[in-house]
Amino acid sequence: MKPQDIIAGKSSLWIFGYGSLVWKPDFKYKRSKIGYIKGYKRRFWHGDNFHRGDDEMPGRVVTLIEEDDACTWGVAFEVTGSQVEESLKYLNVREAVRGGYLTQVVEFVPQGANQSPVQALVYIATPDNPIYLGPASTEEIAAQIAVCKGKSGHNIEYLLRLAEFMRVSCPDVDDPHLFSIEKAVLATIRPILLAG
Ligand SMILES: N[C@@H](CCC(=O)N[C@@H](CS)C(=O)NCC(=O)O)C(=O)O
Repeated sequence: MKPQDIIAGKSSLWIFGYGSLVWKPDFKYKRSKIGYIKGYKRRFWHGDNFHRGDDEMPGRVVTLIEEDDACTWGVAFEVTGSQVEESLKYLNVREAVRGGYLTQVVEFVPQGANQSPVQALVYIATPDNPIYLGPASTEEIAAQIAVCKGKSGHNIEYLLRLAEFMRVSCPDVDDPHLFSIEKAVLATIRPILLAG
C-alpha cells in the first residue's frame, strides 16, 4: 500500500513514531499505543542540520533500516477527523522538509493481548538523502551527538529521551545500538560535568 492510499480521504489514520515522535509528537491525536513494527532496525544513521545540528556540525538522529528479522518499538498515534490533515501538514514540515524523511506504510503491532495489527504511516530517511550519514562506530556516533545542537535543542537530549522512553515504556526490550551510544555519550560528558 502506498502512503497516498492510506491517507486518501481517511477519517482515521495511524502514525508510527520511533524517534523524537515517541516523546514529542507535537500534534493532536485521539489515542496512542505502544508497540512495534517488523522488518526494520532503528539506527542513529541520519544526519540532522536543523533540529539537533547545523550545516557545520550536523547531529545524528534515528531512521529505520530494512532487516528481515529485526523489529523496532515505538508509539503509534491515531489521528481522526481534522487531526488527519493537521498532523500530516505539521509532520510534512518537521519530518520531510526539515528532516529529509519520506513516508512509508508499515504494519504496526500494538503490545498486549487481543490487539490487532494496523497499517501505519512512518517517516523514514533513506540512504539517498543528502544528509544521510550512514553507519559509524558507537564511539564516533557518541562523539558527534555529544557536541551537536540545533533549533530544537541538544542532540544529547534527543538520545537520552529516546533511551528513557524505551526503559520506561518498553522495559523488556533490549536495544543494544541505542543503549551503547547512550553509555558512550554519558562516559564522554561525565568528566566534563563533574569537573565544573
Ligand atoms: N521519523 C522518526 C524520527 C523523527 C525525528 O526524530 N525527526 C527529527 C527530524 S530530523 C525531529 O523531528 N526532531 C525534532 C526534535 O529533535 O525535537 C520518528 O518517527 O520519530
